[in-house]
Amino acid sequence: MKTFLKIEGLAKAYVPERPVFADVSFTLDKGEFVCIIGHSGCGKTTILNVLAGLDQASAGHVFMDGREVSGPSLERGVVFQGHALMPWLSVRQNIAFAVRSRWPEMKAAELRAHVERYVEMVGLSHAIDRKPSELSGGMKQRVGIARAFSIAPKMLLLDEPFGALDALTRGAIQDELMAIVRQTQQTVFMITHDVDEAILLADRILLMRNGGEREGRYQPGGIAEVVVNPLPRDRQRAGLHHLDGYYALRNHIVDFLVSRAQAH
Ligand SMILES: Nc1ncnc2c1ncn2[C@@H]1O[C@H](COP(=O)(O)OP(=O)(O)OP(=O)(O)O)[C@@H](O)[C@H]1O
Repeated sequence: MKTFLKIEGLAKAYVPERPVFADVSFTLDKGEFVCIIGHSGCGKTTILNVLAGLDQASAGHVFMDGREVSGPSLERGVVFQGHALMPWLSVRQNIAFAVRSRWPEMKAAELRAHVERYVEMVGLSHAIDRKPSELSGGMKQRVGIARAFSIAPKMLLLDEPFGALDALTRGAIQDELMAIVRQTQQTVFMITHDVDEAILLADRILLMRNGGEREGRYQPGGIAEVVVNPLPRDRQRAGLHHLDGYYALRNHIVDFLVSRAQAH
């Protein structure tokens, strides 16, 4: 495995003496799926935005493929909870827009085939000419995922992409995402609040604690622990709870969230 993303000593402070988090360092190997889990406000979205080049850290560095990240780039695909589709464009046009930004020289026939391939990948061929307002929340989220993959990013950054979906839709899209990621060997960094989602998808899970008063003084938030997922990589959602090690892993993460993640 080769280190692909390197985060060194990242900190973010809105108030200088009380940084939201500090000393955040971790790496992602190529093709690895890493989830970050922690309570609201610990700084997960801020970290993701810094990795995306959409926000600046107060200290520290991010290197992707050996180069420092200093701004947004089509080398990183980002999927937010609020899918951010252009409402006046159809599914096809939304994705074509992104593909054209990435490869302005692409010929019309190739562009068409490329877009259709990614729409098919997320099972939306039947809805390709519909506008976002004619799609369900789950379908819109699928378009967001297809769009992110369609530009062949070196890395995918997902900020709770399934947070707003009902359990059934969420499960179906998790399965789809997992299949696509395995097939494309995509490197992924994902924020989730859902312990089972992290256990299903992630190779490693970063447990993040909130900043707060500990032992009489303010301590910034940060990565408290990195948990390696011991379950077999070909795990399926339906059989997850039958696997050896599942409950131990789940209990460990839940215990962290209940008793260690926040200052008391
Ligand atoms: N512009 C800002 N000015 C001041 N504080 C901010 C600003 N943006 C974010 N914060 C604070 O930084 C902290 C981290 O926010 P962030 O959105 O990264 O947390 P999060 O872990 O992603 O939370 P959630 O799970 O609720 O999305 C929060 O306490 C938030 O109030």
